[in-house]
Amino acid sequence: MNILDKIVARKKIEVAQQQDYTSIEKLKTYDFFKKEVPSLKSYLHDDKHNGIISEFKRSSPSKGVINSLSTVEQVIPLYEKAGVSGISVLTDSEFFGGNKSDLVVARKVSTVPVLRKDFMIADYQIYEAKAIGASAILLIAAILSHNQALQMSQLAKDLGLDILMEVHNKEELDIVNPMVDVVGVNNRNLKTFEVSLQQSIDLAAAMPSDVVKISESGIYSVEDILLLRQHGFRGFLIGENFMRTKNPGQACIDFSESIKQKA
Ligand SMILES: O=P(O)(O)OC[C@@H](O)[C@@H](O)c1c[nH]c2ccccc12
Repeated sequence: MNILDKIVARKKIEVAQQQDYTSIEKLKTYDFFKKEVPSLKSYLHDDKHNGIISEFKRSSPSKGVINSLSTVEQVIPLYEKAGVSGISVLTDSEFFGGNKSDLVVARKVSTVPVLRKDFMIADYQIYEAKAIGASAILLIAAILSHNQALQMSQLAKDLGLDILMEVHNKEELDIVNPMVDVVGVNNRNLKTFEVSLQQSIDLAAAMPSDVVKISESGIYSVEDILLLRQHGFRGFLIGENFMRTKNPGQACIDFSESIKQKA
């Protein structure tokens, strides 16, 4: 079993337990469920924002602990100050040390769109994303069937959530449907953990022209951003580069400043 299989197996158990605990009907009564949230797609389209989607990530299966000290309250307002187009919050506890309250707090301390970063395998998690204040959900092509992706996309749209679909190779692009707002190439292979920006570059031309293209993972330098921009990428999902530092928010501000200077 590779790590992705392990995560999905665990996720199925978690979702079943959670659903027994809090029903979809109950989620629909949460305040956020009826609230309008800013759109990730619009922020990515608007040049006022710098294209970065900065991530709050404490740990990962490939890197172990990345940052166990920083808090969402400290980091997220500075991510916003940096001018980012979105904030990504890991809500998986078991493998990434995140949780749903991190997302609720992120939503409360900023005005920027928040992406729920998790392994979505069931409709329940989409209702949950809406109920905790997310603007967008991640759908990972590698773990969904064609039909599942279609059905989950429809539900996300019905609830007013934007969809980021993550792919890693050409074949997975077949799962992208017209409801998908943003397509992301993950430069990290979630089965082997190998990381290469070449992955984005190789897929750029094959991606649908009417979606926002973003590149995810392994982005560390302004040169990386400039190279990816040349290949049509408007968004850049960055986690470790910021989270590995003592002050991730400040690291994001400094990085954003140097993009402005070199672009
Ligand atoms: O920390 P990095 O290398 O900058 O990567 C961020 C983000 O792309 C990565 O966390 C990620 C991309 N897709 C995912 C899917 C699930 C969990 C995590 C991820």
